[in-house]
Amino acid sequence: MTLHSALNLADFPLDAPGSDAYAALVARCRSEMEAEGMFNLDAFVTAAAAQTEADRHKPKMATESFNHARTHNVYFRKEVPGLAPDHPALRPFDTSNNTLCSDQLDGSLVGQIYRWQPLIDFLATVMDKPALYPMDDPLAAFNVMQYAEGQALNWHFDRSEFTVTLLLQAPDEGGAFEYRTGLRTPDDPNYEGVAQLLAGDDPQMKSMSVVPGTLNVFKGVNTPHRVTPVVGDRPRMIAVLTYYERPGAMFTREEQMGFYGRTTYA
Ligand SMILES: O=C(O)CCC(=O)C(=O)O
Ligand SMILES: [Fe+2]
Repeated sequence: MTLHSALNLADFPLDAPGSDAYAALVARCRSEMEAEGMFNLDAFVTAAAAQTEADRHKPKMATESFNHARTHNVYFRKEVPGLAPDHPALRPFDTSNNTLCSDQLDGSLVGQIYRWQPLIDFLATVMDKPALYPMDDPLAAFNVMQYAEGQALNWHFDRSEFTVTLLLQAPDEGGAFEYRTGLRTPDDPNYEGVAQLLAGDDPQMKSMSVVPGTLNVFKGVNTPHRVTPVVGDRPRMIAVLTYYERPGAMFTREEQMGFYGRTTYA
């Protein structure tokens, strides 16, 4: 399948910068980003192409993926300076999912989309950045993650300012994306607010489920989020695409080990 036949460019004309439709789409995405810290391009990848891509990754997912299973806090850090180890903002949670890394996804549709310059340019425009760049990290740049029955990604803040996901296969039940917009700022870590959310006591928490093929762009660095446990035999499969404002971005050795169980450092 070619890239163009997999994408709904009629509704989302990323290949036509300069058109009125492109300008309208940028305006819509900017205002949603402003209000919610995220926007969706619903079924940007056609349902058929999303399912084909999900199916294509199933054999490797079954045999070669890394089971990312650990107990962690919302910061994915052992300790946070200034916080007592038993502070409720450091409450531990369990995560388990299975991940295929960029170097296991050669020739995939996900990889083609990741490097598609019109998408990168569109994201930079919406986010008001001079430019965005793919990562150089052979593991972290783009991933396909699978959540089978009972698996979940627990509360966390992201490493990168924003994350792009592409749902390839939706579960029958569960696997909802829950988030609390703007819980902290660069100046205020709001540990009490974090503790309140983690205690299940934040009325501003929201839940979102999307149709397969949806491209979601999400500012996760100050918005904690999680994926609830999947229910049923049909795993949730999702691609995660990571870009930075500077070329050459890499996870550290420790981050690679923590998320992927191996490292590309010497
Ligand atoms: O699976 C998802 O929808 C979210 C993934 C995510 O939050 C992450 O990779 O940091
Ligand atoms: Fe995340």
